Amino acid sequence: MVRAPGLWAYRNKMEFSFGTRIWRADKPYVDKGDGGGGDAADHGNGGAPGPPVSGPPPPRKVYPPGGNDGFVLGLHAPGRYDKLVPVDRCLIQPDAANEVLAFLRTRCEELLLEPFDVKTGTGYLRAVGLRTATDAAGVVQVSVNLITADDEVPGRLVPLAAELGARFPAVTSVVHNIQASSSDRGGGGRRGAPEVVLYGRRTIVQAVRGLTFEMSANSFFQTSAGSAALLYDRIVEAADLGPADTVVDLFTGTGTIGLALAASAGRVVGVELVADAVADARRNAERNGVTNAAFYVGDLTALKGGMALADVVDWEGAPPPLVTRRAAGGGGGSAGGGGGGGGDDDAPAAADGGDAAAAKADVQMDVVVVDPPRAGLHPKLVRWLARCGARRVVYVSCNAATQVRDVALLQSHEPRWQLTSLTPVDMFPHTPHVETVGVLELVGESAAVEG
Ligand SMILES: C[S@@+](CC[C@H](N)C(=O)[O-])C[C@H]1O[C@@H](n2cnc3c(N)ncnc32)[C@H](O)[C@@H]1O
Repeated sequence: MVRAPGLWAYRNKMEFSFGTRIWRADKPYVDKGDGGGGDAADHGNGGAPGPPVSGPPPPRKVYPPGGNDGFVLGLHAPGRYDKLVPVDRCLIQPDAANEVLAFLRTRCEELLLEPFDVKTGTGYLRAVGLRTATDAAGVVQVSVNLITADDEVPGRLVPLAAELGARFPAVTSVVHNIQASSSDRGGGGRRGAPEVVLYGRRTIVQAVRGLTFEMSANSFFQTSAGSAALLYDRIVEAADLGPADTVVDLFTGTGTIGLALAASAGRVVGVELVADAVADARRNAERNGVTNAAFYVGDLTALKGGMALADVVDWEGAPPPLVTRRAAGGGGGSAGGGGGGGGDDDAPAAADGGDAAAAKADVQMDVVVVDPPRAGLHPKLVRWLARCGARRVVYVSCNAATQVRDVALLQSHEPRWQLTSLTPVDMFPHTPHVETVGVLELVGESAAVEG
């Protein structure tokens, strides 16, 4: 296990919800006249398991009865969409973000910005995302992402954004997203509306292992920059690249893993579904002077055995050098973008042999890195990986359960693959989660690369 460099204040992104109801561990709840308000039935937690509330909630105004606690800012109690544990200070996020959190708790209420009430569907403020980064000069920056239910009064948040910037020198970015309904969320971004910059810049800059990365409010970045550096060290070691190697970084996000590998590779090709993330990856390559890495948009769920990576990637007219590869499993599809591809993808492993192989132009793949979302890899993608021509696959995962499933499937295929190492990296102290780096080596007959 690679230990986390620090157990506290490590988390660079937290999202706190605004709401109107407090979750309390004590049931039945007794109104002690401190302004908590409400009735026993509404405030009990229904026996649901959850962490104890740390200390009493801060003094509050008196609100009308009926289960409404007024203005609450905090984290959802486990399994509760409607009740929050008030949080004034979160020990796993940096102090710079905590100062902003405490300020917002009182200031938003003073400004009469109503918290969103999930039960009635009324109110304005839904959540605030606080992202913290430290640049190469050691300057701490905080990005504040205010998320509201609507924008009926345009410019309503502009004075608050200006006040945040004036009061907190670390706040260099305040952006606004509208999330009209709970289904507007997803994919690390918010579909309801684009990020609107209310103050400062759209991005903040994080330094990791001598590189710097721009992060916008909703782009993916590893949760802890300190642990990310150790994770990337492990990935570089695991990939074990030579100067003539091409490494393909699948699910590349903003390109951080690919860029960390660029110094030890001949070429890096990154593929990612989200076009904005690909744009960030290209900017990150440019700002770090990395010239041997290219990033492209592609939907990896479309990959099936017998297809070339080139079939699902939009090269935008500038593909990397392609080699002709014998694609096992029935061939079909055209290289160079857009083609359908074929192959009896669901055929059992024994039928995956090369008899029906067709020569296809594809990216040279010496080592492939995959870093999928928690759901892991689609079985078709695992089958494709088994025959992609790489000698090594580095599987980075934030969900060991899906990783185990995918590794077992990969190992059941011809040519034969073997898991040779698995290293947990403590990316999430105080939680049961770990990031893991698995290394799979091709031990069977290698897929033919013809030139
Ligand atoms: C766990 S993140 C990894 C990001 C990146 N490797 C890093 O370390 O910052 C998973 C990434 O997979 C991308 N993704 C999800 N589904 C995808 C798909 N079908 N095709 C390509 N990329 C996908 C997400 O947008 C996200 O950026």
